[in-house]
Order: sequence, then C-alpha cells, then structure tokens
Amino acid sequence: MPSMVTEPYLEFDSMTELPDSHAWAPIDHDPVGRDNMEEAVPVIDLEDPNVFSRMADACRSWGAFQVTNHGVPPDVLDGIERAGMDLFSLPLERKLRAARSPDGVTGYGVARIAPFFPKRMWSEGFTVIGSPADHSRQIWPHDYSFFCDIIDDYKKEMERLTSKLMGLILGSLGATKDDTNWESPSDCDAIQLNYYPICPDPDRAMGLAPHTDSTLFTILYQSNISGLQVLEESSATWIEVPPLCGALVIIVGDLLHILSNGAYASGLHRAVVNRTRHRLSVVYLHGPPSGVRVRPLPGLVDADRPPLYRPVTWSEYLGAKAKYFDKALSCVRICAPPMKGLMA
Ligand SMILES: O=C(O)CCC(=O)C(=O)O
Ligand SMILES: [Fe+2]
Repeated sequence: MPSMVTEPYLEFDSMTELPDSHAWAPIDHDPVGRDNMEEAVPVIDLEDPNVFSRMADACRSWGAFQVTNHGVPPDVLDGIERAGMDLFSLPLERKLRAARSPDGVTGYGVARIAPFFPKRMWSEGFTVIGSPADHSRQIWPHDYSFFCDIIDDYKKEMERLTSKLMGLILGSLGATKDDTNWESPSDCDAIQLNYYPICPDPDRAMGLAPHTDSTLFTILYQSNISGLQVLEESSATWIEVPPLCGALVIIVGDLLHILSNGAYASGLHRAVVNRTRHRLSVVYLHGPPSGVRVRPLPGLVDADRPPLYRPVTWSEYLGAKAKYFDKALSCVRICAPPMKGLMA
C-alpha cells in the first residue's frame, strides 16, 4: 500500500516560498517541441479525409493528439473555464465544504495519485460524476444551479464528441462500434477540473506527476496556458503540448491500449506549473459503461497475435490502478508484449 499523505490541503495563494513538502527534484521546463514540428504532438482536423491514418499514427507513436473542428462551441469552453476559475478562487474553507470523502471520488481534493509520490503536487481538483448538485449546494447554498447548468452543457457536448471520437478511433483500428461489446453511452464518465495556482518556484514544483489515464480516452481542454507535457518514449523527452486556440487534447488511456491489443500507447503525461499565471484544465474521462468488460478487439487477435490482456471492467481496472498505479496494466496482462524489433 502506498503511504498516505497527511494534511494535504494548502492555501496556495498565501505561499511566498515552496514548502519542502512540495519541493521536487528540479524539473526540466524547457521541453523540445515548440518549434520543431517533427517532435510535436500531432494536430488532427476531424474533417481531414485521412483522419483514420493520422489518428492511428498519433495513437501508436504518441498516445496523444490535438483535435480541431470538433464542434464544441467556444462559449461552452469559455463557460466551464470561468466556472472553474470561480470555484478555485474561493477561500479554502469554502471549497472544503465539498471535500471528497475518504472513500469517495467526487468533490474537491488533491490529485488522487498523490499517495504514490513522496512529495505533494502544486494543484487542486474537483471531480464530477453524474450531477454536481450536492457538492455545488454546499459551496454556493443560494445559487448553485449556475454551476450545475454549466457542467450539464459541457457534459452534453462531451457525450456527443466521445461518440464521434470512438467511431473514428475504432475506424483507425479497422473496426466499427459493432466490434465492441457495448452500445449505450457511458454512465460513469467523469469531469475533472484541475487548477494549478501561481507558483513561487515552478522549477521545483510538480503540477500533476507523470501518469497514464485509466480511461478509453481523455478529452482535455487547457485554454491558453501551457503546462501539459507528454513523454516521447524513444528519446525519453518531455514534450510540451502547446495550447491551440479552441483545440482539445485527446489522450489515449490504458483501456484503449487494452482494446487495441497493445497497438495504441497509453500516453504518459504530466502537468508543470508557472510563476505568473494560474492555469485551469478541464478533463473529460471517458470509459465503457459499467459492467462492460473491455477486451482486445476480435479483429486484432489471431494465432500470431494472441490477446495481451484479459477482459476487464472500468471499475476493476480503477481498483487495480488505485492499488498498483503504474503497474496496473501488468496486473491484467496475460501474455508478454512482442519484442519491439519483432513487431510487424
Ligand atoms: O492539467 C493537465 O494538463 C493534465 C491533467 C491530467 O492529466 C488529468 O487530470 O488526468
Ligand atoms: Fe491525466
């Protein structure tokens, strides 16, 4: 079991120095990629006639890409950004009224991966699954419905987009929705708001430590402030995912890695912080409906390519992740992945 971090909450705005509890080894803040398009996470226009092959390349080599022409209206993105900023600007004691309970997943709290790291992260979060009404009422007793309406609008747009993206991603694997063993939209998708306060010593602070997401895929809106970085495996370099006006970042999660029988890489990513600007990200965590077991797609399995993973439900996988973190995938692996040099 990881050791539990005690007293996790900090009034970030009152800090003029980085406390030792939050001081990591120096962080490389000058990642490659800004000017070198060879090294950049791909940007894919969803109306591009070559969308399948572009997605396949991005998912194989990066486990992440940005999308444009996604159809989410700018006012829906602006709305959730403003609501998130309003929420995190409140005094800590107000936010703590909606604190995540020790065995819960929704509400206000520190990063859920915190127990796996010896140092704390320079961020706070708020998670919504279903309706945020209860937590919202605790924070804004007299006017909580504005927050619920904004979340609702965002959720509707994300449900539409996840369905479209799922079709395209399956197409990029040579499959269709009929090849999965689920039909209905997911009932367990989550919205996660992440807030990274201004930091007095960003070179030694970590916004969100390196991790992969336990999703099929994640849709991330980062507004116009950089901070998200993806690991480029072959050079072991952290590459910035630059904010592009109106674009959304798609990150391949562990369950899509399983569904693709290991062909698509789950993107290892992290968030860094800065000295001058607060940063907000809005993350939509998409997985299969509850009870559905995700397994390698039938068309990607044959005598030469045995299934690498056993079927697993989202909640089973989340349980493994909460216990084993970056070793969770190996817990559901039933067959060693082929040696890289021998892969077709
Ligand atoms: O804020 C970001 O850019 C990253 C957020 C993230 O990776 C997450 O919430 O899982
Ligand atoms: Fe993530």
